[in-house]
Amino acid sequence: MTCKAIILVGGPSRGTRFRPLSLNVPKPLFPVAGHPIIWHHLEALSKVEGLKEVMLIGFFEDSVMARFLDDAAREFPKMNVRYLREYQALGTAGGLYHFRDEILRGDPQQLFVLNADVACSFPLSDMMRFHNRHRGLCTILGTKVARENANKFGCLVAKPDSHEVLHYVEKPESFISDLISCGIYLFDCAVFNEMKKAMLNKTTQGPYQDQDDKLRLEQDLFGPLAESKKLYVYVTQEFWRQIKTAGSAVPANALYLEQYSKTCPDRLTKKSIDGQGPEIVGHVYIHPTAIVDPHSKIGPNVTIGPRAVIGKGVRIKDSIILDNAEIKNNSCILHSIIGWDSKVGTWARVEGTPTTNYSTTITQNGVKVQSVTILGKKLGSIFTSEIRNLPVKVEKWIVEKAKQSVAEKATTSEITTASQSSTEITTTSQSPTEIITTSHQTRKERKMLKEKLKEDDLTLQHVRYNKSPPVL
Ligand SMILES: Nc1nc2c(ncn2[C@@H]2O[C@H](COP(=O)(O)OP(=O)(O)O[C@H]3O[C@H](CO)[C@@H](O)[C@H](O)[C@@H]3O)[C@@H](O)[C@H]2O)c(=O)[nH]1
Repeated sequence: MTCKAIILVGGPSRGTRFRPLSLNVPKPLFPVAGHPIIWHHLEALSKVEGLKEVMLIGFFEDSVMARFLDDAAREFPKMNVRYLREYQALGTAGGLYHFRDEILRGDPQQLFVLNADVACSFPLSDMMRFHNRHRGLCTILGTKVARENANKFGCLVAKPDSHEVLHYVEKPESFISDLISCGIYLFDCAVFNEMKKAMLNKTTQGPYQDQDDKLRLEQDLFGPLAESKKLYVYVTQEFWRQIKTAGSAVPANALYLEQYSKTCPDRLTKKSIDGQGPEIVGHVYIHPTAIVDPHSKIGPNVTIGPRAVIGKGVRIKDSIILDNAEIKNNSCILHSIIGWDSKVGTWARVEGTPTTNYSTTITQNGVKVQSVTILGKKLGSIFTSEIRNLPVKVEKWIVEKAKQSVAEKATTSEITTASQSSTEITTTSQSPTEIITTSHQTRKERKMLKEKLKEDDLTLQHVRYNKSPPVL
């Protein structure tokens, strides 16, 4: 049975929730567990028997994908991987339909379609066996999520015994089912006839029925397929997670590192037996070109990218350190992403909070529920010092410095400690101009400072100090 695969990579107008990281690299190519997000898709596809061709479909410029394609050709020599560019966003089925001749060349029988923005164990061969047994036109990979998160996904109601999908509703307003679509599908190529029907349906219905001309798998195809009893769901018990926000790269990183520990433990950094290397806790990936001081403690769930430099006494946990970043002595990095070429000074503390569930919601009822700390790509120095009990002129200086820095390079950041003090400044994925702070200040002081910053459209929420203020 011959089979091809498509990865839906989207394009530059998407991925805004992945800022600031997507300002420097397209989201599908952001490195998680030492490799671009869609490299993990390719690795899984390379294990499917009979699969020789993978097409990335999206609306990025061709040049954006060029280097990745060269690397893929070297790393996955048995598969032909290429990029097909949509002239505009055509929707999740629109690109497939547009390139149907290209896809059907060579007469493949089956087609995997994978959303780019997921981390998954990709049980593709199991899906294929299931699909061949049930003989539907499409098998969706499904997983169960917490009831309160279900309506952020495509929801499925299926017969418990046959797994035939009875209803498919994309992001329903009220609860329908906790069984959701993972955005990973296996189609019989006959599905292109159904796409043609859906396309005709759309054009005959005209603009009053549907405001745009995109063709979507979720809204335009799965409903009719379920009605005609041609849609099945293969439910996985293994890991799956969306990668939507920049912060969600951190839990995705942890999942892939855990997978390495089971399937290819050699990729992980080993614990040092002779005490010559850094102290490694749990699953850690350190690129061979990174320099990590033997007196640092790294892990669990940490990836350190090429040419990063990690100083003495540094502690890193649940974080991604990107290429060329430098963490100076005695700093602590928790639940964070440190961007390319960023520099974190000595005794700094860069800290986010753990993300636990499938939700991509950042705030709930006005309270922040996810806050992985993100430093974008280098530049923009932000100096801080003890704010509590500081004279007004020093406070002003801090605010001025922060504003200047943000204005210079809103998307990037560098943390530098001022003389004796230890500081923490974080920018978030939500808004690169946000400086987060709390700490030794009294509530009143913090309120006053925030009010002041609000006037300038800059939010100061969090600064933490471990030592006495610097002499300014
Ligand atoms: N080529 C191309 N790709 C697209 C387009 N629109 C979206 N994509 C890609 O298609 C995938 C789905 O993106 P969204 O349209 O943003 O959907 P979603 O909110 O992620 O929901 C989808 O995935 C969930 C699982 O992660 C599903 O539960 C849900 O049903 C749906 O399929 C992403 O990889 C995105 O880059 C398009 O016009 N063209």
